[in-house]
Amino acid sequence: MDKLIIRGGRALSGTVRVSGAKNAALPLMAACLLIDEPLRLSNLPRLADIATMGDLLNHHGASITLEGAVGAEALDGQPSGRSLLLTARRIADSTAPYDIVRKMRASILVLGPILAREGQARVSLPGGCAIGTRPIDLHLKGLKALGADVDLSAGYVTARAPKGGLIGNRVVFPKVSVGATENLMMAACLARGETLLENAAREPEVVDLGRCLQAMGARIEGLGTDRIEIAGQTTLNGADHLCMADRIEAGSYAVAAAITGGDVMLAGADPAAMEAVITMLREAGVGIEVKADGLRVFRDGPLQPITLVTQPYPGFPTDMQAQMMALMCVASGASVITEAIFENRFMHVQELARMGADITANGATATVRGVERLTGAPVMATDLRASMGLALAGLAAKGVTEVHRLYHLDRGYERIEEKLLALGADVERVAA
Ligand SMILES: CC(=O)N[C@H]1[C@@H](OP(=O)(O)OP(=O)(O)OC[C@H]2O[C@@H](n3ccc(=O)[nH]c3=O)[C@H](O)[C@@H]2O)O[C@H](CO)[C@@H](O)[C@@H]1O
Ligand SMILES: C=C(OP(=O)(O)O)C(=O)O
Repeated sequence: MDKLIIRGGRALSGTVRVSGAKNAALPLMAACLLIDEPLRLSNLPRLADIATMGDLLNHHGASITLEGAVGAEALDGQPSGRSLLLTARRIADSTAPYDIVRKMRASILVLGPILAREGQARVSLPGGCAIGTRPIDLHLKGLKALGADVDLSAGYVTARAPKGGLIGNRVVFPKVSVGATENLMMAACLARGETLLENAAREPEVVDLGRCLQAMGARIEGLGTDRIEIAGQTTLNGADHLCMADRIEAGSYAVAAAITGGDVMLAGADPAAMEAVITMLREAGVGIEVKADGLRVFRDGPLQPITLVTQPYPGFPTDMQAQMMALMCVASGASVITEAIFENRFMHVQELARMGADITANGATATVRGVERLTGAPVMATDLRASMGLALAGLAAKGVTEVHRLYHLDRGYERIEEKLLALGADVERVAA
């Protein structure tokens, strides 16, 4: 198990290229199961989760060919990610087994496509995880509305479409869910008739998936709104699609610049997808300039405290909450941060406290009183963004911080130590 050793205190500067978005790439990859023709996806990040999704798709019978492996050398305005050709000529096995699903909750995204194409699918229940219980009831209710018969037993969900396939319908989500919207959108593309998704997720990753489905011939309207209409078709075709830039990775490096009092260019960042984060950083006194190829983020004054509540898009993303909390640990005043999406997403609080942060968490709300300086410590977190929050705190802290369980960061941050090193951070990955 690798760990990241950070000697804090260096102001970061230079350019970092933003990778393709993990949370867009995973559903995009699952979409290959809808078609028997090749789907070419470019700008995919090199991450553990992408490999896990690749394993799952292989298991279902898809072949995956690596077409280009452009690495750190391509920091010249071109997408730095990889291009994969995914081809699911047939679904060899319609069961997503526990051994793969337990590694990654996003595995549930194969349910909609396989059910729609094969008429039946069996997926291991993903279970809870560090940040909350994360049920899949909304996915299942939606699929039932399209006529599926759903059975839960022995840790698996088995879904069967009616004879002749899924049937389009109106689905009203009682709560906004990114994954349920994506699963339903994919399933509805191959359903008979029209589907209307109401209170749908508006996240840019949902829009990216929708655009890819459109390139595959799907008829979808209302992307980016909470009302998505899909006219089902019997088949879709192969397509080429460029995965969007990772707004959460970009936001995390923006915090790295801010917390170290640095000046960093986030090449390839999409400001349109990051409005809530940009607004909050500006409120905190961080300088942000929108440039032709991304964002310049810098700080030369004190950090101001903020009041933040996580919300579905276009609100402030829960996936940036831990990083923002790390930043507020060194602001001049008290910030109030409320986590309104996941019930257990404050695991970083205790670890930040070990670095000298002054935080009181009460239910879903944490009060963060800024301190002059954090101090390095060995820390570990139980999820991806909490780990990033600790790494960011370590960049600003006095002394040495060791972030253990680096595999969490490797799920969502491509070549993290290389990128930080290039910005002048003193970081090192060591095998623990
Ligand atoms: C791979 C991926 O894209 N992951 C993102 C996705 O996760 P994911 O798609 O799992 O998150 P959801 O948007 O579904 O979850 C939002 C809320 O709805 C609840 N819920 C969800 C489904 C369901 O069937 N029933 C239910 O109650 C969840 O417990 C949570 O409280 O969106 C989250 C919210 O932006 C992000 O934090 C994750 O990084
Ligand atoms: C929670 C996250 O991912 P996942 O939904 O894959 O667990 C995340 O990206 O922060």
